[in-house]
Amino acid sequence: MTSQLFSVNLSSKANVVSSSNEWRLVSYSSCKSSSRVFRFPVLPRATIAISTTQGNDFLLVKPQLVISSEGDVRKRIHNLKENTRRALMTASNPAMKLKLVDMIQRLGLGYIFEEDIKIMLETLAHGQPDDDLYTVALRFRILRHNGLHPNPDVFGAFMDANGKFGESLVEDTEGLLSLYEASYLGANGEDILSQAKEFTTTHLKKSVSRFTHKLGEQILESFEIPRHLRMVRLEARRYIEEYGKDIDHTPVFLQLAKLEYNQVQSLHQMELAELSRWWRDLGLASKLTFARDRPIECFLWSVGLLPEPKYSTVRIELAKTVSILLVIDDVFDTYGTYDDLVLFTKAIQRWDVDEIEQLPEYMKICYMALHNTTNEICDVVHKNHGLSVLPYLRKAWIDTIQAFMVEAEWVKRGYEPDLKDYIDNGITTAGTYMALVHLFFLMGEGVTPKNMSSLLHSYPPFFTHAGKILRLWDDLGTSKEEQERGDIASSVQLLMKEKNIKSEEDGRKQILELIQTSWKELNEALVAPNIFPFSIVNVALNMSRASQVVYQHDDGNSYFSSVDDHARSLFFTPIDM
Ligand SMILES: CC(C)=CCC/C(C)=C/COP(=O)(O)OP(=O)(O)O
Repeated sequence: MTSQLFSVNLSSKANVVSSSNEWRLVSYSSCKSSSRVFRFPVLPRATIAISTTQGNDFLLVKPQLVISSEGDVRKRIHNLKENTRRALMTASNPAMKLKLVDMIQRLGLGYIFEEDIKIMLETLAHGQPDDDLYTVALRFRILRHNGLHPNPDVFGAFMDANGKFGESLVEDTEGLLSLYEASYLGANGEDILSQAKEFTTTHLKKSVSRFTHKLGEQILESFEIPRHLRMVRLEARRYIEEYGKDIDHTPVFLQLAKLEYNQVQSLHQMELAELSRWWRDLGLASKLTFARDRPIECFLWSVGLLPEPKYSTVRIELAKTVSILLVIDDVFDTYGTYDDLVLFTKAIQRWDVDEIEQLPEYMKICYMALHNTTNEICDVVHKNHGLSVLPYLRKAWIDTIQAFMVEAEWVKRGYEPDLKDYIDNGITTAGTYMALVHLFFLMGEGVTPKNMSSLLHSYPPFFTHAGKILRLWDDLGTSKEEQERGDIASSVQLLMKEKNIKSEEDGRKQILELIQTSWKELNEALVAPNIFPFSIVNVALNMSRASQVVYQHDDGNSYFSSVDDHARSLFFTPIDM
């Protein structure tokens, strides 16, 4: 049992039912979808009905969660951390150390031991001549995942005289699985890793009947979605459950992972309350009834991109920008007339509040929300990092809105762009550059005059590759409804037309292949020299991971649940201790 405290300030409009030790809070908003019930297995028990996709009024109840400040819990966490650190430092051999790092990061605890892991990995960068395939591949994956630069030539030792992975490896299932996972960190041009992916996929599939129960499940999990592509908090939640069922688990790690998970969840709840307060005060949702009202979905993006507790302010500010982006997207996609959109784009380009008089009232509201929020974010960046960033944030927004206008022009002229032009523009309209530029400054890590000024001329390629994955997942997730609404053809339709593909299923398969290729391009940022720090590269990787989570839904599969289900599990359901 955690010692979290939970209390709810009920707004007058909320509908509350209480029974025995349970609170039931039913959203009263215009929500049309069936209400969802959230359970809090902490004292007092509570259930909250929410929908993230239709109205978020329930957030106005301002949950007031208190991160445990009780001395004994704090002390317990401190002791568990010290014991875990000791285990990490005293592990008997390099292979054991690598396994521990992997497990700790998978349990969502990596940020606690960030410095220890960094120092340790530097000492583990070189393997031993007799290392087996499992260890070599694990080392490669862990090093690259943590921003170090292992050379894929290490896999040459497992190839035969013809430069192919040897048949002698096919019996080593654990080694194959480790190599399969490592292959997903391959960059463009690293053919050895492409070969590794093909070889391990073929052999792991073929020998599926020989697997033990545990290994079989691990392989299926990896096939479902490899580790490199998993969103951190979602994976922590899932793996904590799996690890707890393993009879060989170490209770200290498990207890720490559960306590930390719940503590961080409480922090996220407070951030969500802060975000909802801002959103209500901004009044966009109440004044512009056509616009999407989805702070929780926006916050899911924030947690996907920045899972570490230290980025609390950054998460809130990012969610604000995405909330405004969704409204502007709705203005362009569904509500604004062409002439209004031209005026709006011009007003944004001039970035001058004196210019908004000629705008219709709903656009003035939008414009002022964007203006004020951008100024507020500039103040936050200046206060926290001493940087003046208005020109950079303004440029990112102007680029975004100009890209929306390009789409509006295409629709007006009945013009169908080719796939490349569509994707290039769609990367910008998905908010890629806007979000990553804001994050780079809000995080304030590794900012130099050189990388800063480069953003005024062009965006780094890893922004673009991550944005391509975002755009393609977005189209896979929403293209049907957008087609029904009469939006421009999305990447699925354009690709089908260009390649003369008749079935939508085949078209979607090819989009998935494009996503795989983009991952290889994105992985180049883990390998090539970069004027940007690893922290922002990691955020771009996280953006691509989160895109799949937000847009891929598959009934009956918990990893690919709906946004509502993810929000329920990540933000409102603590893990039972
Ligand atoms: C962290 C970031 C950058 C999040 C961006 C979220 C996003 C893609 C919004 C546009 O959604 P949409 O599906 O309505 O877009 P469109 O109409 O452009 O397809």
